[in-house]
Amino acid sequence: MTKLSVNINKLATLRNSRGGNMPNLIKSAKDIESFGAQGITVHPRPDERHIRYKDAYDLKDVVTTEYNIEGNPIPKFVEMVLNIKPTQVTLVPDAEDAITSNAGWDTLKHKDFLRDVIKTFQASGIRTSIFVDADVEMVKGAAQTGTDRIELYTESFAKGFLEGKKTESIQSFIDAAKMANKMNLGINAGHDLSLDNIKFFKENIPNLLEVSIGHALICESLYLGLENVINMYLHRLK
Ligand SMILES: CC(=O)[C@@H](O)[C@H](O)COP(=O)(O)O
Ligand SMILES: NCC(=O)COP(=O)(O)O
Repeated sequence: MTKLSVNINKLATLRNSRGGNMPNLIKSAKDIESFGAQGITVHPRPDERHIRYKDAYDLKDVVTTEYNIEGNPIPKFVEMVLNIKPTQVTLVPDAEDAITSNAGWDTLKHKDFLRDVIKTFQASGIRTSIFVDADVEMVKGAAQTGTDRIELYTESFAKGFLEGKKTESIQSFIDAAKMANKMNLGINAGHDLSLDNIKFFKENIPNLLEVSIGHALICESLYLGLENVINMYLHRLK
């Protein structure tokens, strides 16, 4: 079974657009879990344009499933994650001004840095995952950092799928996943996954442990409702 972790960044974007507390993130996270999602993901960015650091702290005592915090391990982020002690931290090499995540780690170039930061999180009992492109060499590099898992950056797959090139666009993900399995790395995936492409992705990736989905899931919920959409994902992830 593949777990569904719902990324609630977009709900925070909506809330922040008016400055009040609607939608209420705490209630939303509880509802999302009660609808069957197996995790909550947040990705606080340095400018706090959606999830704020305070949100990440407030959610600590609310999330009863798996709590996944994503971000670039700058000192402020590392300190926050160590204080919160979520189930998992996902390290993403995003620039301060990035609109959204747009690349995986170069795990060879940043091996020593990643190894150190991963050791720090693991020493606090936090599972680690690092965001990587679907590239066998990057997966091999990830294994050398000591991380528990990788998160495959799925934007290129989602784009190919949309353009009708699903077989071509999944191949590098299958190769990367096989290498991860060989190296005993757990496999997560995320970015631009949707109700349309998730079944094909899941069926082709051996031992896919978790997907984190935000943007499409919230957009789909505008038409179909959050509870329905979560259940539609769970059905496709069986
Ligand atoms: C790590 C990743 O893949 C991203 O999709 C991210 O978590 C979403 O971040 P934004 O909501 O800021 O686009
Ligand atoms: N790690 C990916 C994530 O949390 C959600 O990405 P997206 O579905 O908002 O593209």
